[in-house]
Amino acid sequence: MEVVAVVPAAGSGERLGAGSPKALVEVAGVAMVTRAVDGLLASGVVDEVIVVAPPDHLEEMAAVTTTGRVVPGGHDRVASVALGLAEAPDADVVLVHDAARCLCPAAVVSAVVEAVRAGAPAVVPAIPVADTVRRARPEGGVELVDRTGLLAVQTPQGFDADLLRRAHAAAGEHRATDDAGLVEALGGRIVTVPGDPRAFKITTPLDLAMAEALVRAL
Ligand SMILES: Nc1ccn([C@@H]2O[C@H](COP(=O)(O)OP(=O)(O)OP(=O)(O)O)[C@@H](O)[C@H]2O)c(=O)n1
Ligand SMILES: C[C@](O)(CO)[C@H](O)COP(=O)(O)O
Repeated sequence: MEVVAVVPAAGSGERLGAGSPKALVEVAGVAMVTRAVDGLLASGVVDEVIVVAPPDHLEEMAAVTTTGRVVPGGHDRVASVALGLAEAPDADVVLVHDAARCLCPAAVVSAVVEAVRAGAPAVVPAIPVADTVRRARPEGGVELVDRTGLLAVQTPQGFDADLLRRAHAAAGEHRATDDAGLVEALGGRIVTVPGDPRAFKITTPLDLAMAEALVRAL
């Protein structure tokens, strides 16, 4: 079974505001994309990594991605994943892993692949929501949401490759925030495995500071 990881890394990182593509921003001296690729390969269950990069930063991305193949990305995450997926026609299992979740422990990667190998066609790591949750009402005010069973979904997400190809082919203009959402739109069932707080997505400058502190503390 060939396991290929697609790493969407083509975002600009507007909310981080670093002035360069987020995946190239360093966490304690190492680019996020390098950390993400190394983490995937450290699991020992990934055969190849395809990094989807901003089209105007391919060379810089290749310079810090020596163990993965770099291909140009698209205008949003769904488009970027689809372009990476097209580069893996022989894959049996595909992982999709945000470059921005670059501190994800290898054990989470292995758990996702193990669940797909065991027969689950779509697997996401997830952690229980720790905050009290309220929804803003369109008419104003907020209402309490029962958080029982609510999970925050992370990456890598793992898929039977043919199912993921069908989900992307059927997506059209539908924009799910993750790949499991596209599979679900086809009627597919999503299985969860335990995620890890260290797999948090670096989105804002505070997240970056927390990632730096985490690397230094480990
Ligand atoms: N056109 C895009 C947009 C996003 N991504 C990737 O999708 C992942 C999750 O997106 P997010 O963390 O929201 O990154 P950005 O879109 O770069 O962030 P922002 O919305 O702040 O610009 C990131 O690894 C990002 O590089 C991508 O490959 N192609
Ligand atoms: C894929 C993802 O990381 C799962 O939590 C998330 O949905 C990405 O969201 P964003 O809209 O790209 O920030």
